Amino acid sequence: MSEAALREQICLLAKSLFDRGLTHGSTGNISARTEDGGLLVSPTGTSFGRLDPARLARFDAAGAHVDGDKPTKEMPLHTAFYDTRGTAGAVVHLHSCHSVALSMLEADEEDFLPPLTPYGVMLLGRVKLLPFFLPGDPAMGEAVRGLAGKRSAVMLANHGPVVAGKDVEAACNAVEELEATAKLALMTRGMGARGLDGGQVQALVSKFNLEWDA
Ligand SMILES: O=C(CO)COP(=O)(O)O
Ligand SMILES: [Zn+2]
Repeated sequence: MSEAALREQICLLAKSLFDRGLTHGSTGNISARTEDGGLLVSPTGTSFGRLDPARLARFDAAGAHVDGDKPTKEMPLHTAFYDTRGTAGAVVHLHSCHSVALSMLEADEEDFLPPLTPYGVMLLGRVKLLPFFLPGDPAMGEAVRGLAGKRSAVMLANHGPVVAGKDVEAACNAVEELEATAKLALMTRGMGARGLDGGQVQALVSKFNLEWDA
C-alpha cells in the first residue's frame, strides 16, 4: 500500500472507531508500518475523530522522527510491539469502556478475557492483563517487551487495550473484538454463562492454525 493510501486508511479507521464510541475525546493512539520500514503515528493530543492524514508523525526505519506532528506519548508501547513481533504492521490503543470496566474487576492476569466466542479466540489469542501505569510511562513498553512477542493483545488495567495486527485493518478488527468480548463478559458475569471449553478452543487453534501462547 502506498504511504498516501496508508495515511488515509489510518485516519478513516480511527474515525470509524471514534464514531462508534470505541474511544473518546483525545484518547487512544494508532501506528502503522510503512513499506520502507518506517512508521506513521497519530500525533499526541489528537482526536481519533479528526486525524489529519498530512499531519501524522512519520518515523524512518532507524526510529528517527522525520516529519509530521509530535507523536503519541505512548511510543514506547507501540515500538515494543514492533520490536518483539516481526508480524506487526499496526498497533492500536483505545480507551474502550467495557474493557476498562472489566479490568477493574477480579481477573486472571494471564487470561484477561475468557474464551467466549470463536472470533474472540481467533482474533486475539490469550490477552494479558498488565498492571496500572501512568499514561506515557515507558515501563509499559518494558512490560510488553517482557512478553517476548507471545501476545498480540494486552489490557492496561484501568486504562485500555493495546493490540497489534498484521495491518491497520487487522489491528482494528482485533481491538473491536476485544471490546465486544469484554462487553459479553460483563453482560454475563455471575450468570453461570457457558464459555467455550478447552476442546472447543483447541479445535479452533488447529482449524485456523492460530498462534496460541499455551
Ligand atoms: O491514550 C492516550 C494515552 O494513553 C492518549 O495519549 P496521546 O494523545 O499522547 O496519544
Ligand atoms: Zn491511553
